[in-house]
Amino acid sequence: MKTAPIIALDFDSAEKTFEFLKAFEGDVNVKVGMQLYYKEGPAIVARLKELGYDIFLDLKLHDIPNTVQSAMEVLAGFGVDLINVHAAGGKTMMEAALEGLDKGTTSGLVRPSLIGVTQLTSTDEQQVRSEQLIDGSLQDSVLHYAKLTKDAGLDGVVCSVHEAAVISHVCGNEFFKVTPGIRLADGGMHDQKRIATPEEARLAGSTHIVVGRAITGAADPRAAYEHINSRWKGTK
Ligand SMILES: O=C(O)c1cc(=O)[nH]c(=O)n1[C@@H]1O[C@H](COP(=O)(O)O)[C@@H](O)[C@H]1O
Repeated sequence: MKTAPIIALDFDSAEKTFEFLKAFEGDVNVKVGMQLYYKEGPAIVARLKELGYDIFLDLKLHDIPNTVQSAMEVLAGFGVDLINVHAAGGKTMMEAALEGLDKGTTSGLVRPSLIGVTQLTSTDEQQVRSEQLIDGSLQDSVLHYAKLTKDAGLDGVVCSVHEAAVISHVCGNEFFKVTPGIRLADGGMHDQKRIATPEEARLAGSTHIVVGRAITGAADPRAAYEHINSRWKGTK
């Protein structure tokens, strides 16, 4: 997947998605999440692929190993670039996911990179303790999931910018640190808890940033994208 910002296409229809994408050539990365996928199905992925976008299929699989493996075998046939599971599903589930992807990557296809979601960026320290009953810190939990994900053979994790540096230190610079929760200094947090700016993401060693509402909700989405991209790349 290119290192350009990944735009979260959190729209409720293909029509709105392609209206939005009129301002963007195939040189941007896009993310298809649950809302758009559940509405439009595999056809939306096929259309985006035809238009040349690099695609992150964000379905966050989390089920018993056999179910995840079978699902991944199907999803591998879509030809996307990046796909994810919840690391909380466990090492065996993540290994099964990888096996499914390998099996489904038939000739002519490239296996998508597979990443594990550690702790959602909408989760904070207090929730980790009171709802998940984890004794350690949120950062310890994220790092634990990152190590488990690496041990399972995956290509990286989804984490917040705040954990990117320590994950690089332990799991290596090449290990993907895909970081959502990106906001401009004057942007609203919405439902996110662990947010950071594109500059902070670059300095912390994120390998990719995922940006939704800061672009899709802007009056001029193309201008917002360029602004975020220049800060992410450090050219401005
Ligand atoms: O896996 C993800 O993409 C993801 C993981 C996570 O921990 N936090 C998170 O926000 N996301 C996704 O990243 C996007 C962030 O959207 P915005 O908050 O609008 O920028 C959404 O589509 C989320 O589903």
